[in-house]
Amino acid sequence: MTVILKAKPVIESLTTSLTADAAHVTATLGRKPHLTVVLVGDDPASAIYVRNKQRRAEEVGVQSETIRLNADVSQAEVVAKVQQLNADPAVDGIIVQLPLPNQIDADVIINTIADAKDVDGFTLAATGRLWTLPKNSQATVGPCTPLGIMALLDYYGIDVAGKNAVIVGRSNIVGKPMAAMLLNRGATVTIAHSQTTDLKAATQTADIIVAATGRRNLITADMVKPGATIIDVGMNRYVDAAGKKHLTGDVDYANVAPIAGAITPVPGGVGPMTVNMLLKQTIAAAARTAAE
Ligand SMILES: Nc1nc(=O)c2c([nH]1)NC[C@@H]1CN(c3ccc(C(=O)N[C@@H](CCC(=O)O)C(=O)O)cc3)C=[N+]21
Repeated sequence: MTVILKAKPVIESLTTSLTADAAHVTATLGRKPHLTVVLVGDDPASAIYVRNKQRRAEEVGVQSETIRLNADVSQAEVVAKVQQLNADPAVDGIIVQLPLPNQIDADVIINTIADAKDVDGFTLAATGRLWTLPKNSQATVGPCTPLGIMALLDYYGIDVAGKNAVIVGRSNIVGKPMAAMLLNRGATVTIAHSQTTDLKAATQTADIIVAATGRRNLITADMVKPGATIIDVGMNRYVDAAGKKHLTGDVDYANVAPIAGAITPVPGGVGPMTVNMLLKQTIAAAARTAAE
């Protein structure tokens, strides 16, 4: 029987600790942990993320605020906004939603975020810290999506040590940090991408596939070794022939699920885990301020 790696029970088990940690910080600081999200223009995946963050933040006792900027805002204006948030003692965590419009250099914006407030784990400092963790470290630092995937694997008792992990996608948000985390925990890691000449040959050897490309149905049943663990990070929206809207991942779920050992659903798999890791890191940032 295929194990469906649903986020729901993991999140339920996290609620107690997130709520208690947030309450503890609130008592010490005299205010709730505070997350500020900067959203420039309108990207559909970002809109889903913003909505779900807001809802979950309220549930666990985090104050979440979204600053919306026009799609034609200048880079200097976004830098100035981030600097203002860096200097604001009432803000514990800052995230600038990606992607950003073309006139803005995302690297410049991300690296303007103060290290202590970088709850996305995207800055150069956070990246260096992730890639230099001691071998087999259980430390949880880094970007929220791969952190959430590790938490999901741990909850369902899927050990990665010695496994062949094939990640499809080489983004700074998912593919690359996912490789660092799996490698750190003892997996043998391959990062495949759009220029990989034989993707199927790579995925067929995988005990664990992490698909993070944004291409619907990229991973088909013939690419999957029976019993493999399938992690679907895709967040693709499409409208079917009958005009019905769907949210779907990068995996041909209907045909892959029957042969997989375990598989994440979309929605209800990786996405909600990302949201919870973001709140966890926000509470941790506030707790560091409280301890000062
Ligand atoms: N700086 C930055 N950091 C990010 O981590 C980041 C970003 N920018 N930009 C956008 C992408 C996308 N992303 C999502 C996270 C969770 C869901 C999520 O909660 N998904 C639900 C959707 C359910 C629904 O509401 O339909 C699920 O999969 O079940 C979606 C999308 C984070 N991203």
